[in-house]
Amino acid sequence: MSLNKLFETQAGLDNHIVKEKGLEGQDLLPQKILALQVELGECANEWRGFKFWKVNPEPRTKALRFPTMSEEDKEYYNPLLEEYVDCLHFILSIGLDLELEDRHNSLIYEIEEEPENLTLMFAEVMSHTCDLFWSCYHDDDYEAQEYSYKATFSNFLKLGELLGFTEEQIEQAYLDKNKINHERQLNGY
Ligand SMILES: O=c1ccn([C@H]2C[C@H](O)[C@@H](COP(=O)(O)O)O2)c(=O)[nH]1
Repeated sequence: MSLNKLFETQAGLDNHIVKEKGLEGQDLLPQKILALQVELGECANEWRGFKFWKVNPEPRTKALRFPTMSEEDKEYYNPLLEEYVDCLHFILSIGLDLELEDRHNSLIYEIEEEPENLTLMFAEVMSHTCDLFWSCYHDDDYEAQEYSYKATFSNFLKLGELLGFTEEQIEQAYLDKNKINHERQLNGY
């Protein structure tokens, strides 16, 4: 996965959004960290595996993009993968705001001890996003911010692997959703 290319693509979208919404010069980091936590929740909700109260909580990996009457107009997408790449958008966007994009060669580390199951993996990523928020808004500690960011990103990529996604699938789904996000801005989203 080329992080360099992903950061560049993300910067294009972020700049588009800031310009379109007139947000130049504003600190959007707290909104982006909260947005990442919300998207992680949405991703877990599509995975469904933590829903022990249901009979068969299978991941939602195929759904219709738009309601349509005719068979040939039907467009399917993978809701789990789409929520996963929504998270990736915000992770990249946060990295740009923290000016960590130039360190793309050292941002990701190998997760040696992987959690026992996907519930713990989701919780692990979520917990690093809480540390990230804390280091940005309470400690104001740049080293801790960088550490929490790397931990969030590295564990998030491990989560993608455990969900069964290949790097190619993730990159392609990211680029597809990025394009949709640009179109949404042009169409007054
Ligand atoms: O500064 C921003 C704000 C939003 N998004 C993207 C991330 C998600 O893919 C999408 C938000 O999706 P909704 O929650 O609106 O569906 O917008 C960015 O990339 N950068």
